[in-house]
Amino acid sequence: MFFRAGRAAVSSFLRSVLQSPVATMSTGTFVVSQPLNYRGGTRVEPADASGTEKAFEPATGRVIATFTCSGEKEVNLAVQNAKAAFKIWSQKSGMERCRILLEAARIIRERKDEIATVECINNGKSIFEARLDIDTSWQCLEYFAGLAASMAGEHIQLPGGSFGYTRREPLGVCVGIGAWNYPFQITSWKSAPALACGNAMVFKPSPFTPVSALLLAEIYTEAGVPPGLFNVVQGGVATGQFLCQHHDVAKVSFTGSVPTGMKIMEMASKGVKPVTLELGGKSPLIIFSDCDMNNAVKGALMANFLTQGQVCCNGTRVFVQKEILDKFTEEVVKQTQRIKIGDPLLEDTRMGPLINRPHLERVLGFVKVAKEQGAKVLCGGDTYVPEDPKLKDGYYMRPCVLTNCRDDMTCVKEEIFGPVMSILPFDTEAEVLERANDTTFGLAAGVFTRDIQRAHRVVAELQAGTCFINNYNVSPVELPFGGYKKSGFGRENGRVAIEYYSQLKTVCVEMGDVESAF
Ligand SMILES: NC(=O)c1ccc[n+]([C@@H]2O[C@H](COP(=O)([O-])OP(=O)(O)OC[C@H]3O[C@@H](n4cnc5c(N)ncnc54)[C@H](O)[C@@H]3O)[C@@H](O)[C@H]2O)c1
Ligand SMILES: CCCCC=O
Repeated sequence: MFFRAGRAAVSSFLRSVLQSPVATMSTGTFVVSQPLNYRGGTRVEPADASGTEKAFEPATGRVIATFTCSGEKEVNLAVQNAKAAFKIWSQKSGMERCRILLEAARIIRERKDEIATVECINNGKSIFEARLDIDTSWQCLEYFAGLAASMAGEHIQLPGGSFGYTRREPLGVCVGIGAWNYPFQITSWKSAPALACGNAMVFKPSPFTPVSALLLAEIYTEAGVPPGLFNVVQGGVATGQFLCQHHDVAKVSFTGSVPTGMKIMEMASKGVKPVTLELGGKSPLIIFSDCDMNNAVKGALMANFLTQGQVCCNGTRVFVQKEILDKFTEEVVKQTQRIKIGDPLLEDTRMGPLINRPHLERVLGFVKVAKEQGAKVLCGGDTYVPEDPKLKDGYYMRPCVLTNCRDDMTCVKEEIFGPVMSILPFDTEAEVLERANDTTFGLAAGVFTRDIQRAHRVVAELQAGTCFINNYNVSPVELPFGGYKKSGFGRENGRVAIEYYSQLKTVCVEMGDVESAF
């Protein structure tokens, strides 16, 4: 397999999801004709419908797939398939599950370029970034494969020779509902711990990015999971509701916006189902004057412009200590203007198109309101039309840096989910901490300083589930990821994720006679 500027070799594996067996893939050519639901270990057309959707290639504005959204009957079939597979999978030892997950991780690694190419075409993120997403995906499978093998309960000695023990047991059929910004990664981050713990899963991707979850489903089957263990249903709100309300579903793991997360929790509460909510954010990044300036500038770009700024944990409120405000701002603007925008499949592109036209308009609308409220646009914030004619209908904008910002402005308070950085000056540590925490979100936060005591003191005070010191938006799978406050609860990745996909059974064993109170 090879990968060169804008073209990827296509294996027989990937040909199966393409309309015709083409030799190479490039922007403007990809079309999916195969069914996008996956049930019982194979791709299927849904048994019933709750409407149809179109998926686009953001780089060109072309339709790449038209698909049927699953109705109640199809959702039920997927859950029943998962239930049947659960019976087999949950009886396997941790080592047996480990081996299969490791094999799936190996296949992802082997097919990294193909999967990254599909992700890049359907989502619009640069191929450079898409490959990193695929790396974190197979790493996640490897990590949880290891934990599957070592999962165990406890033995507790009790008086008189009696004892107790705990068993860590799976929950049953788990539902995963994903957002569109990290389609393959989100599918992996949810399914890997779920399967490692012995659960089955029905996954619903965002209707904007339906394609890559299918690739993971096929990989799991190839690696040897029982048919029906991992299923994909496509659709939007209605399909998601059927899943959350299904009485045979034991848990819902959701990634998406705060308003949808609230609805998911409400639906799950009716069945007293546990939920993991990975929601939005408006995270602070605090740059102290004693920082390493080069790293702080790089960190601010990492915190704002990955995946066209469509990242939940982005540090979009960039607080800069006044002494270095001018120098920092000048350098950030210079480097932002250098970001190469264009065809996401080209090797040197670092910013592709936004996910779709309405979202692009929404992000541009935030910039307009920011200007009306007194912010100054130092660069970008407008649409961008690449020279290549095939990209003229894509959803591109230039990354934007705003200054003259105040904490009460819309651009500083609301999640924009686009490439828009707001710079906010500050004087003291106490002041910046109060301002940084003055938000209903609590997903992430970052601090740049050379003073290590201050760094730890500041992160201890920050009301955020994931904090970065002297870096931003790195997410090793060994570390738990998740939010405080309205950014959600539960954690993905890290050992702790096991607790969100399993339940603890206590067994109390009497070795003597029953001492009855009656
Ligand atoms: N914390 C995280 O890990 C994380 C990661 C990625 C994205 N996000 C957040 O996701 C948001 C962007 O993603 P989005 O626009 O896809 O979010 P969204 O809330 O609109 O949709 C997310 C998913 O929920 C489904 N859905 C929508 N309404 C539903 C309902 N009533 N019942 C069941 N399912 C429903 C959608 O079809 C989609 O699959 C941003 O707020 C971003 O911060 C969070
Ligand atoms: C660090 C990746 C989490 C994805 C959020 O949008």
